[in-house]
Amino acid sequence: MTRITVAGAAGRMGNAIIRAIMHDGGGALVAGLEAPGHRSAGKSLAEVCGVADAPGLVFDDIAQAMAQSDVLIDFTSPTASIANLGWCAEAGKACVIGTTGLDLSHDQILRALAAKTPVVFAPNMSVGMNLMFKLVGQIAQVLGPNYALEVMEAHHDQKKDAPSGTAVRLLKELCAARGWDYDAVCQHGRCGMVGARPQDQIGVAVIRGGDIVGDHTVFFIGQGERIELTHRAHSRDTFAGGAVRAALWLHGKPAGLYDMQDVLGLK
Ligand SMILES: NC(=O)C1=CN([C@@H]2O[C@H](COP(=O)(O)OP(=O)(O)OC[C@H]3O[C@@H](n4cnc5c(N)ncnc54)[C@H](OP(=O)(O)O)[C@@H]3O)[C@@H](O)[C@H]2O)C=CC1
Ligand SMILES: O=C(O)C1=N[C@H](C(=O)O)C[C@H](O)C1
Repeated sequence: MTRITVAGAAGRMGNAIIRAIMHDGGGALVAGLEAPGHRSAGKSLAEVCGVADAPGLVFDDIAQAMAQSDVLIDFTSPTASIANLGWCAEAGKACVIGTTGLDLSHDQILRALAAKTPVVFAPNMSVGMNLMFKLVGQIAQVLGPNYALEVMEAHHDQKKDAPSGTAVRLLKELCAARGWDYDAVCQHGRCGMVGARPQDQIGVAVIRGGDIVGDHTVFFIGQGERIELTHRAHSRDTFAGGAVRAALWLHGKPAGLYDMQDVLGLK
């Protein structure tokens, strides 16, 4: 049985992942991890997550949190995820990372560390969105260059990064399909006398508010018609189930960087 520690255990995704491990079965919950000195350190996971039957404690030290674990599931912050992965790489422990908002330097470090230990890194762990990652490039190719591409995402008011990691990935899939450079074509918002829309542009709109779990729409806009492909997450349980599935899949795999397309067999 794959033994799992959850980093960011007291957070929104940490809670959902702990519920998924406890109620969906398949893995064994060992411990939670929070930052050094965190208010939850030393408390039971049951208390911190409100899951009555959850075993284990929340630690603020990764060595203690991982002592009995095979895999770390980490939905925290970019700096925390990279630091936690650094520890896992040295200790030879597998790591599933769902954190978004990583910059280029985080990305480079992550790739170097994944050469030492198995890592699943994905901005969205839901089955539906991973299918959408595959479809958007195909649709863009079939429709051709006369269809404008635009991306819109909406999330809750506590989200720190924008655009979402999922939107960034959708944009990269669209750019790959068109042979475009991401930084050159992505237009983040429009304001003022922006002029006519160039053909080689992808507009990106970001909405924040309330308790929206995560909505993403890709628009394919032609003359006389348009396609809007939308994914709406109804609950964080869809991401949490994917993260646990990834942890079970990853345990025992060779060192390397994998994503949910590997886990779901969509490659
Ligand atoms: N890939 C996917 O499918 C999904 C990805 N995400 C991403 O996951 C990340 C977390 O989202 P969410 O759960 O909503 O955020 P939260 O802020 O609710 O949770 C993050 C948790 O990580 C904790 N944390 C911070 N630093 C450390 C550290 N060094 N070690 C351990 N824990 C730490 C935070 O503690 P505190 O706040 O008390 O400092 C908090 O409890 C975001 O990047 C989000 O975009 C979200 C949903 C799905
Ligand atoms: O922060 C969130 O909540 C989410 N983050 C991920 C992202 O940035 O794409 C995935 C999901 O949309 C929820």
